[in-house]
Amino acid sequence: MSEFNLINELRNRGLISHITDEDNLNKLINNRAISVYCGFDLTAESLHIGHLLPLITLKRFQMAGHKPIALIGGATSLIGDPSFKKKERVFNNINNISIWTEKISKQISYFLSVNDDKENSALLLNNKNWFNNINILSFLRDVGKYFSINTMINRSAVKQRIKRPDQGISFTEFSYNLLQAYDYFILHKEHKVQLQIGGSDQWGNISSGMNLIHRKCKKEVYGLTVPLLIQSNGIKFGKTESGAIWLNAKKTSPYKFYQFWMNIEDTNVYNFLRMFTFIDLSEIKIREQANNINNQIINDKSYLARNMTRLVHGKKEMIAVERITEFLFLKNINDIKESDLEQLQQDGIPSIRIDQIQDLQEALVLSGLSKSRTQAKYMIMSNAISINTKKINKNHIFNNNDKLFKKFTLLSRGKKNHCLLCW
Ligand SMILES: Nc1ncnc2c1ncn2[C@@H]1O[C@H](COP(=O)(O)OP(=O)(O)OP(=O)(O)O)[C@@H](O)[C@H]1O
Ligand SMILES: N[C@@H](Cc1ccc(O)cc1)C(=O)O
Repeated sequence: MSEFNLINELRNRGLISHITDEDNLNKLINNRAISVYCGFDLTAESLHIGHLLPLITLKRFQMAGHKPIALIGGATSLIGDPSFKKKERVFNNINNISIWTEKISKQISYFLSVNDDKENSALLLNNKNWFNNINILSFLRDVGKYFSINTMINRSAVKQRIKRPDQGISFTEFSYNLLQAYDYFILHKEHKVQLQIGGSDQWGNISSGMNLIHRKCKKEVYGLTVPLLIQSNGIKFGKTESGAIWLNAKKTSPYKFYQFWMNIEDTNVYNFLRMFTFIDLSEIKIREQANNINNQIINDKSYLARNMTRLVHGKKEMIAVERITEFLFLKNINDIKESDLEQLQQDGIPSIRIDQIQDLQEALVLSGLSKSRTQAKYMIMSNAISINTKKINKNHIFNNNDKLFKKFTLLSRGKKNHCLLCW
């Protein structure tokens, strides 16, 4: 292995929240390639950007020569991890879980190099393979005996639930910790896994697995967590008022995904460049120093947004986002494609369905760009309104020429307020 020190790199990128026995872990991973795992439960049909940090960290291990194992929680998803959750979860539907398995596996494979004939090619496993046939009596005797209830009820991940009788915690969720610990034990035994990573909310589950391996196998293994990113409003990073930012383009369009990064707080830009991208730390430092002098934050934010969009959706979608951005800045209509407008209709800008509409004033009112026909009239007269990027200075009766791809019209007030009319 090269001189490159992965633990230092992760630390400098702000990617370490907890780490066990750093000196020995450092020695181990600098001496030889190890297997490292991270688990993902199936709570929806797509991963969201909260999952990106552990996933990208797994990728960093692979890039440094180690073997990543992504564990799909086909079994654990049936139970639900209570870690830091305020309430008991509603059970996931069993049929959904098997459909989601395929979708999530595909997404993970997109990030990690799987089946590329290299020794450190990523492995995708599913914990239902060992939990489906497990016998409850054997589990309680062989695994349960190593867990102390006295310790478990004091774990910070479930303490708030135990202290709140109005919420409480079922035995089902309380047992989750044993299941994840058993996963680590199986992966250690069968795939020589020596490190588990996850978000910092996973620390309790990871520690339990390390203890189980220590007691059953008399071996030392390691754990590392990445910080759980929380926005200033207290909501987990990646979740918005209206929901999560998904990695699946059908659930969050690439344009909306790009906008999410463009709208992060300025104070996060360089931290996120370090944490989420593979851009060299020295380049990020130069950008940060230059920003302190020239206030180039908007350029660097767009650099982050472009990098993330390319990483998650690929180059073709990144180019589409650039076309859409130009279009919305009322600059270039010629290159716009039908699929670009479909992205805007999906979630990019406000849109309304229209059967028949008389004139521009009516459209402005219906779209909410204007409060009344009178206000609409003044807006048009003052040159504030455009149809498909072209300024309009008198009232207008819509016709087929206004319909891009026979079905879309972009109505704009200034350069920032848009509505897509969908005919
Ligand atoms: N904002 C975040 N920052 C860092 N890691 C995150 C973030 N959100 C989720 N993760 C990590 O992704 C993994 C899956 O998390 P989890 O299933 O709790 O996310 P979630 O889908 O947001 O959960 P929930 O639906 O319960 O809010 C965990 O390892 C978790 O630590
Ligand atoms: N508990 C993890 C998922 C997970 C499942 C099984 C494991 O072995 C590891 C991690 C989460 O909620 O995100």
